[in-house]
Formats: sequence, structure tokens, C-alpha cells
Amino acid sequence: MEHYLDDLRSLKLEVYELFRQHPDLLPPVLEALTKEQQRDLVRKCMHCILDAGYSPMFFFNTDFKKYFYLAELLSMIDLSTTVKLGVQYSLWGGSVMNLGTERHRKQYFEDIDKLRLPGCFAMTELRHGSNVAALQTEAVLDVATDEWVINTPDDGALKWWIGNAAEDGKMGTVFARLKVPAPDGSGAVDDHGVHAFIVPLRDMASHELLPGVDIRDCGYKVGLNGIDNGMLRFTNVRVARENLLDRFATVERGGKYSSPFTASKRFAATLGELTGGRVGLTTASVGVLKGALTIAVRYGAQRQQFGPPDGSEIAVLDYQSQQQKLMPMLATCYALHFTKNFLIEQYVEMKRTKDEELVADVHSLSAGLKAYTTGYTASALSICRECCGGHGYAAVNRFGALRSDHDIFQTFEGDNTVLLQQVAAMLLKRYKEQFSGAPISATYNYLRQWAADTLPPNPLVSHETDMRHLRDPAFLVRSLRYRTARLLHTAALRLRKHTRRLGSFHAWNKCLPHLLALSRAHIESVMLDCFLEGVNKCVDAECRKALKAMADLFALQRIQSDIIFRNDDYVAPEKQKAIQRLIEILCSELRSVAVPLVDAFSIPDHILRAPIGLASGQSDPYSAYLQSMGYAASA
Ligand SMILES: Cc1cc2nc3c(=O)[nH]c(=O)nc-3n(C[C@H](O)[C@H](O)[C@H](O)COP(=O)(O)OP(=O)(O)OC[C@H]3O[C@@H](n4cnc5c(N)ncnc54)[C@H](O)[C@@H]3O)c2cc1C
Repeated sequence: MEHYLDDLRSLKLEVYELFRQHPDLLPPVLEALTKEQQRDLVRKCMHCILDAGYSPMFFFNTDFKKYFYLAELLSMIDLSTTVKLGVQYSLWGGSVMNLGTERHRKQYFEDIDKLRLPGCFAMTELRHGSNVAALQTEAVLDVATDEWVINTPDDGALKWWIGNAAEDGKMGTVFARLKVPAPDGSGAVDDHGVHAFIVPLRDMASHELLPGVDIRDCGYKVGLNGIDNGMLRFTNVRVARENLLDRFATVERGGKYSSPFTASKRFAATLGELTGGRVGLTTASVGVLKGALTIAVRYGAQRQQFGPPDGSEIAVLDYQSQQQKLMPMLATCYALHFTKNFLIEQYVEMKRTKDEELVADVHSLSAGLKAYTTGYTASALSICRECCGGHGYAAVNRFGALRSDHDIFQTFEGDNTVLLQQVAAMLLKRYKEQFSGAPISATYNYLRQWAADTLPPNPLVSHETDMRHLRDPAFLVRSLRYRTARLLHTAALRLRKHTRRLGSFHAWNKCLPHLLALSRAHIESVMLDCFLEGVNKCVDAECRKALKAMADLFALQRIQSDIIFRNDDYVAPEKQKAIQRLIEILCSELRSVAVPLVDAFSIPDHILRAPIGLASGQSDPYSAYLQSMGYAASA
């Protein structure tokens, strides 16, 4: 199975081998390190990767798949390193490469790649994170000197949480309101909204802060203490006019502003170029989920508690309760694996073709999948910890650090609740388009059938309980699509009704839970499609059987747990019961192959590190654990 899952397996083996040679970079207990030690560790990890000849900037700019794969690999090595890499290459580097033009790329590529120019992505302010359009930092053109003058007008506009700022950053992409003299010569200033500027922060040689730049450390955080997040204040900081990242808007000498886009399209195009960061976070989050499941499943298979009065104790994974926590999670992890691969393929295709439809699709899918994956993994980490009982709480078994470090994945690079709304907005747009007869891209093609899909189900089908029917991909796919189509149709109707009375903003707010459910439903529809494609492409009969069982479990669990299917009589009570029984059967069927299924993630012991979850500990689960606590295992 592992060969089927990993088409970049050689990169994985190389990177993991690299870290095997540097055991000092794999501390057993991250929490035991101060933030200074964690930051130092991150720097060493970054250099280890670069010194081995990898070029993350080249990957991010050209060999995209490798970049995202690297993010997944690094996630079980150290999440602060994964994020620091993301800040340097996808945020700082990505903003220069994608929001700038050729001269920016030429000037900065090498130095960013080689880490000679560590940089920041300074968007968020104290008062505004999600609402980027409301940022208040200013960049006013001084026509006399042909320079931008950057200022933080008040404390609310302090740049906040800026990764790489507190200690390492030499420069940053600073998001500020672009202001130029009004062309009518009245002396007024035109505010063209938020744009991105390259701003030097520290002297290249002495590393001293430059005049007008004040930076403070954001201090200890709940996790990710290897990242030097900082707050920045600018007081009359002057940078050349050319430091505007001017792919989407230019300013001539004298202050003439021009952009081929309307203000809202330009803003959307600017934010759209940041999609790569979300894809990276998604892949890293899938990596964490794979790691957590590897620990929990292996531990559950060997940990024994209780048993029949006349027999020996049984493994905790043999309890139905444990199976029903972990097997659907394993199935979801595989679904996410195939879906993030699909997202990466779409991303690569988007970069190749620059097709506008695809840009919109990838933007929406990356937003939705980032939100779904990171939210799912955050909850899964707690369940996996719980499934490992008290020993799951030992820091050495890693759940604590993974949970603390991963938690913020739900918030940065777009708060999950905000991102899911972008998916809902896209679905509603597509829904309207189908009435106008406009072409609709492949990902959303199934919405064309909304009319058929929202029809009351055939009563014969809603009562059908035969196992073959319940495991028929046609039934599973159609059910999840029905749910999305139904939620979409009803959301559109509700929005129309409330907008008349309340206006669009309040109508949207009133329908928000409905819209979030719609987005999640859509993402799960896409996940099932990707999973089934993964099943179909698998040639090994045994693997295919296990994959199909997981795909069925993934879909059936969604049908069983969402009340919409019952409310609509899409699933009659006896069918609901049959689905519940089938879920139990699939969970116990998968239990027998659960260990090989997590082994297929092929995370070697020196990377996984959790003593209770090691592959090598399967015959004697406690010996590595005892050793990690300083006890030699007794003979
Ligand atoms: C460790 C860390 C590293 C970071 N690194 C960087 C960095 O390098 N550069 C950078 O620029 N930023 C960075 N950030 C900032 C991060 O991107 C923001 O925190 C994030 O965008 C969310 O913004 P916020 O904190 O203002 O949350 P808010 O937007 O204030 O959200 C607060 C709550 O309100 C809800 N909410 C907000 N708007 C809506 C809405 N429209 N509908 C429904 N609910 C809503 C949210 O769901 C959330 O629950 C970092 C943050 C952290 C913690």
C-alpha cells in the first residue's frame, strides 16, 4: 500500500534519512525546550534542509508537488519548522514572486531561497486579522523623493503575529493602504486600498533594526514556540517606489495609479495568489493526522485491558467503542490523503494553464479543504490522545506538542469559519450560473443535477437495506451529492427571502450555520469522489478491498450522522438501522487491517518518536517507553 500512497517516495526516504543522521534535531520532548531553544532548533532544521541541497523556493515556484510533499514530511519532524518554512517560502517568498514582477523575482529569488534574506509576511494587525480590507497601515507616496512613506497610524494598526519578525527577518512584505496624490491637483490624497510593499526591517550586515522600525516579540504562545512571531510599528519608514509589488497595480513617478482590475477584483487577485500557503497547511495537517493515527492504532492493537472471565485480556482496539472512534478516522485520513493529492494536481494545472475558472476552483477548494482538514485533525488529535489513555498524556508520546502546535492551523492563513464562507459563496455563484447557461467547471458539475438530486427519493430506494446497495458507489456518491444540492437549494431560497427584509449582509449572517453546513457537505462530496477514484486506480486486490471498505465507511458515517437524510426521508428508519449495522461490520473488518493501514503511511520510528507507537515496539510495547523514562526494560 505504501508504494501506492507515495509517488514521491524517494524524497520521503531522503529527507527522513537526513534527519536520522541528525538525532539532535529530533528532541524527545519538545515541551522541555524554552522558546529560545525551540527557535534555535528550527533554524538548525532549516539549515539542515538547505545544506542537503534542497531548494524550497524553487519547489514552491516551479516544482510545486515537491514543496507540498515536503510540508507533509516535515510535519511529524517539527511543526514549527514546517511553519517557518511556510513563512519564508510560501508567504514571504511567495508574495514577492507572485505579487511582484520579473524585476522583483530576479532581485530576490536567490537570497530568499538560500535564506540569506529571511523575511516576513506582515498582513495582520492588532485590530484586524480576517478583515484584510480594513487594514490601516499606510504607504503614502512622497512625490518629491519618489518614495513610499510607511506609517502605523495608531496602536490598532500595529502589525501583529508576524512570523520571522521578532528575531530573524531582514525584510518583509508589508500590506498597507496605498495612497497617492489625487490626479486633480487639489492636494487631496486618493486611498487605493490595501497593497503589498517590500520593506527592509533590519540592516543586512549588523542585523540592527532600521530607522523607524520598531519590533517586539509576541512572547510565549500556546504552541509553535519555535516561530519568532513579532509586532511591528513603522514611523516614517521610507522605501523606493519600486518596492510596491506591482503585478496587479502600478504607480508611475508622479503618482499616477493604474490597474487593469477593478478595486475588488484586484484585491481578490492579490489574496488569490496566496492559495499555495493553504495547500501547504492542508498537506502538513494530513501529515499530522497520519502520525497521530499511527500512534493511536498501533498502541490500541497491543494495549490490553479486561477480557472474558475465562479468557485472557483483549486489546483495547477490539472494543467496539475504540473501533468506532478510530476506524472512521482512519477512513477520513485516507479520504483526505487522496483529496489533498487532487488539490495539488489542480494547483499544478492552475499554475500551468492560468485558466481563470481553475483559479477560482482551486481558490475555493484550497480554502474549504484547509478548513475541513485542520478542523478535523485538531479534533482527531484529542480523540487519539484519549484512545491512548494515560500514556497518551506523557509528553514523550507527542500528542501534547502536536495538539498545541497544530491548533492554530485552524486560524492562520484564513480562519476556518471565514474560509468556509468563501466556499459557500462560490457554490451559490455556481448555482446561479447554471440558470444562466454559463459553462461550469468539472468540480461543480454535479450541481447541474440539483433539480434531479433534490427530488424526493424513490420510496423503494429509501427503504432499501441490502448490503450491496448500501455499498454501491452510485448510492454513496448520490447521497452526499443530494445533501449538498439540497443544502444549496434551500440556502439560496433562504438568502433570497431574508435579503428582501434584512439586506444581504444580515441575511448572510442569519443563514451562516446553514452555509457552513453546505460548505462542509460539498467538501465531503469532493472527498468521496477523490477517495473512490483512489480505490479504482488501485490494482492490488487486497489494498483495493481495504480502501473500498474505508471509502464506504467514510460515506456511510456521514449519511448516518447527518439528520438531513432522516428529515427528508431520504433514508427510512430501517435503512438507517442497516447503515448503523454496516458501519459496525466495516469497523471490525478494518480493525483487522488497521495496523498495516497505518504502517502504509511509512513514518519511520525515528521520526514518529512516540515510544508507545513505534513499529519496532509491537512485540514489546513497553520497552521503548520505559527507556524513554530512563528505566532500562527488565529482561
Ligand atoms: C501563531 C500565529 C502566527 C501567525 N502568523 C502570521 C503571519 O506571519 N503574518 C500575518 O499577517 N498574520 C499571521 N497570523 C495572524 C493570523 O493570520 C490571524 O490570526 C488570522 O487571520 C485570524 O484573524 P484574527 O486573529 O484577527 O481573528 P478574527 O478575525 O478576529 O476572528 C475571531 C473569531 O471571529 C470569527 N469571525 C471573524 N470574522 C467572521 C465572519 N465574517 N463570520 C463569522 N465569524 C467570523 C472567527 O471565526 C473567530 O472565531 C498569525 C497568527 C498566529 C496566532
